[in-house]
Formats: sequence, C-alpha cells, structure tokens
Amino acid sequence: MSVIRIGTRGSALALAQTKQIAERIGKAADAEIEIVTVTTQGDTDRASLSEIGGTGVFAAALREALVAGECDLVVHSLKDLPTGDHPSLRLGAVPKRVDARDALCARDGLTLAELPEGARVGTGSPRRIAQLLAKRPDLDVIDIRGNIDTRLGRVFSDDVADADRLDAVVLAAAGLARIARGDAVSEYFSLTSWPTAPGQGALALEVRDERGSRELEKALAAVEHVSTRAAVTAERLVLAGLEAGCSAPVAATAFLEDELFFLSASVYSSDGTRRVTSAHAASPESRSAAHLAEAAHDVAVRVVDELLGNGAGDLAPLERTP
Ligand SMILES: NCc1[nH]cc(CCC(=O)O)c1CC(=O)O
Repeated sequence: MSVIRIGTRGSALALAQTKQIAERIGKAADAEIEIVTVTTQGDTDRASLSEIGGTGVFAAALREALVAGECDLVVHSLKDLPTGDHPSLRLGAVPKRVDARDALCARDGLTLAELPEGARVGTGSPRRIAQLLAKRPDLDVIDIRGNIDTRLGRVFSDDVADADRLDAVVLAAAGLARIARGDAVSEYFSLTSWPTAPGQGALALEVRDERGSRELEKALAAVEHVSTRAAVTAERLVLAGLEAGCSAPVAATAFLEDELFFLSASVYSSDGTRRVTSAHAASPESRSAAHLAEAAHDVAVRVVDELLGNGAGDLAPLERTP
C-alpha cells in the first residue's frame, strides 16, 4: 500500500488540525497515513510576532521539510502562509473553512464592552490591537506570544504571577474550536464589525509542484472546497495587492452567498483611530472553480484599487521593515 506522509507543526492546534485532515484523507485514499512533526521558529522564538515578522515564520520549516522530501503534504493554518508563489510548491487543497471570527476570552465571562476601564487585554496581532483600540481606546493592550493554551493561561490559570495576569485575550474562534477550548470564549465578534485576517479559519494543504501519486491526488481532491479556495484567494490578493505582510493591520472577508461573491477589506492605522474599508461583489457565471477564481480576482482588484485610492497605503506600515 502507498504511504502519504503529512508534515505538521507540533503545537496542540497544528496536531489537532492535522489529525483531522489525516482522518479524512485516510478515508478517501487507499494509503497509509504517517504524521511527521516539524519544529518551526514560530514555535520556539519568544520574541513578539511583530518583531520576528509574521510572514512565513510558521510556514518556513514545514516547507523545507516538504521540499527535502521528508513528507508529501504539509498542513498549514492558511493565514500563516505567505501570499507569494513558492518556486517548487503548490496549494494542493483548501478544505472548507470553519469559523473565520475572532473571539474574546475574558475572565468572568465579560464582553468587550463590559471590561473595566484600563483592562489588560493580550494579543500580538497589529490588526487586533488596532481593532481593540478602535472600540476601547482606554484598554491596556499587551503584546503576547505563545500557543493558544499559554495565552489562555495568562487569563484563566491560577499560577500566573500578578504582573503577567491579563483580563482577556483575543484569539481565533477556529483555533479555540480545534483544540476544544470554545468554553473559554466570552464573546464572538461579528465579521461585519470585526473582520479578520485573510485566510483565517481555513487550512492550506501544500504539496510539491509536481504530479503527486494517484493516491495523493485523490486525497487532495477529496478535501478540496472550491468556494473556500476562491474566498481565501480573494482575501490573500488584498494582502498581495497592498504589498502587505500577514502581520499588517489588514482584515479581509470573502464569501459566496446565493449567486454573489463578496469581498470586504479594511486597513487600520496602528492606533485604531483611522480605518479605510472597501467592499465589492461579483456574480460568477457558475460555481465552477474557474468562474469562482475569476470572480475572486475581479473583486480583489476593485477592492485594492479603492483601498489605495482612499489612502490605505498611508495609514499604517503595511510591509514589514526588517
Ligand atoms: N497566528 C497564529 C494562528 N494561526 C492560526 C490560528 C488560528 C486558527 C486559524 O485561523 O486557522 C492562530 C491563532 C490565533 O490567531 O488565535
């Protein structure tokens, strides 16, 4: 029997999502599935995400393992994947997105509006910092790093030093659901008032840019979800069009509803006081992958033009300066 080796990061989130994909692939392909754990700089480096630069830190080591042939397929959180094409890898499949929303995890079940004045709220994401300050300029936003459990621990664990204690953290709902910590959520932010990172809540299955084995191709086809791929393509084209990295204060949300394909994107100033938003829709000729891709490109071009025309380029440092 042929073997499909799946590379993954070692965090609880990465393992949970990889195991889920492994199970689906195991059912679809007549192959033995092996999981290969790879350590990445994003897992070991405790510097803040804005310092080491979000773009690619989580993805780089996984990609190296894939290029080196140590595995046949890697599972990424799509939002951690750089937007540019890799010279020898391709996006083999994009499974159906789960929840794209951000969630507040606060002590005593408090919502954002209910947090006391000056409350300490943790996040390492420039987008989330800007969104928090836009709604609550009084908050003390603390730059934090680490996996989801570590971050939740700063709010809920009994053995956190008082100096490290936070009143709340903002995390991706999808990540919390994947590691079965949805119980920690005190408020889900609606995508209309709080859009999230391009690709958030979606996974990316990356493979070498060659025709894979029959079983690998069968596995990829079985988990592919065409409208999710079109949505995340449009969202990522916004980042690419703005020449922004994944640590830029940029949010984008795309989805197919009835016969319309929507894309909305926002760029924030770092302090949350200013925001430029653009939204456009297209009606694809059909729901085929090709027509949806066409719609995704079409709306992304219009959204990027409008954002830049309205001064988005001057709002925030979009590109990471090394
Ligand atoms: N940047 C880290 C990261 N990458 C993917 C997720 C969550 C799951 C997802 O969006 O797919 C997270 C954690 C978070 O943002 O809370």
